[in-house]
Amino acid sequence: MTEPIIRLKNVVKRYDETEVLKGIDIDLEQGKFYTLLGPSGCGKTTILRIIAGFEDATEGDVLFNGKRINDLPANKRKVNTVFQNYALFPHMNVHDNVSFGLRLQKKFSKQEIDDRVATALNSVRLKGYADRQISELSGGQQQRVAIARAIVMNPKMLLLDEPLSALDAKLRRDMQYELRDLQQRLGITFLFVTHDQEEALAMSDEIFVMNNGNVLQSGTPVDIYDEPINHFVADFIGESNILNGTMVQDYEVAFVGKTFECADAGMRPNEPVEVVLRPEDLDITTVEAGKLSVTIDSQLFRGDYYEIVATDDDKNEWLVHATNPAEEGQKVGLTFDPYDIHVMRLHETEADFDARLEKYEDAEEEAGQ
Ligand SMILES: Nc1ncnc2c1ncn2[C@@H]1O[C@H](COP(=O)(O)OP(=O)(O)OP(=O)(O)O)[C@@H](O)[C@H]1O
Repeated sequence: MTEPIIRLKNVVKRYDETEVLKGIDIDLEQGKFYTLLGPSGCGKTTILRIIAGFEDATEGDVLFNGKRINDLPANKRKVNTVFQNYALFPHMNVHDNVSFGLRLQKKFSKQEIDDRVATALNSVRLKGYADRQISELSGGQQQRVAIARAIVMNPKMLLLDEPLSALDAKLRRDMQYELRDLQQRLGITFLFVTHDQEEALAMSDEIFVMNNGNVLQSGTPVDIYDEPINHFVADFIGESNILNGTMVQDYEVAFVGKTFECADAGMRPNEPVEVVLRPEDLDITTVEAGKLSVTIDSQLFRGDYYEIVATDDDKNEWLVHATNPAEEGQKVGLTFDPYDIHVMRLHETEADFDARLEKYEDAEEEAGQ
């Protein structure tokens, strides 16, 4: 692994008695798109502020290219922030907003400043907008000015605090593409904060899922979606059916009173577990052909699928995404592939989970040889 550009080592943040970050360890590599994802108040913004230098860590180290920067003032750090409310100067035009940081440094000629502003505005598709007043711009355009103002400083890293939250759904989606594209063109590291799980899945190379001052799980969007480490992550990312169960033995899990083949291993025999089945991994069939039977309660047409709510004989509720409509009150069967069952231990740390997964993958490989 290459040396991370930013490393947080056991970072704790306390305000008086309240611990809002409880020992954060994260590594951010050069040129990747990272996202901090979690509910309101979990500590995402505090992490950004500590990296930017607006806030001190109470304990722990902040390293930039291997060097401790805890005591380096914000304006000496090679990171720039794009704030949620953009924080533009309303009385200045676009050029003066974007060039503000450069002018403050007093080391660039007017020509250099103009050239860099032009390049930054080009990057965010605002060529020709330099003389416009901020009040004459749409929300999406103001957002781009805020980004241009950050990238004009040639940062090694851009911190983005919920930058799309003020935009309407369509514009937000467009800006997701644009930001991702911009990150790839510039090749600098982005650390993006959001509480929107769809946004995090769509944009990131790697996601840190946070709750309550802790990072619960980190990984690619696919890893986190397919292999959530615990109930919180499974519930927060995407939609899921989560059931209590028992791991009978390797590759065999019991839930809703039946035993099913699965692809999980490495737990104690008869260990209590939770089982995750995603709504899109369930298929509706006849009662006879189903692995379990349910009664259809309700359904909603969602454009490209039907969202169906059903109840089994034990009164567990099931969410199913189906291509065809069902009939309310009808009894049907549900089927699923053994590989689509995801089993979670009740109190497994991310490190233990990774170790177990590795062992299990090695065993699979050996078995395959
Ligand atoms: N200056 C402060 N003094 C005391 N508590 C603070 C201070 N700043 C933040 N907090 C608390 O720290 C916790 C984490 O806040 P933070 O802003 O990092 O959360 P967040 O995950 O970014 O939330 P949101 O998505 O709502 O912005 C919150 O409970 C907040 O009330």
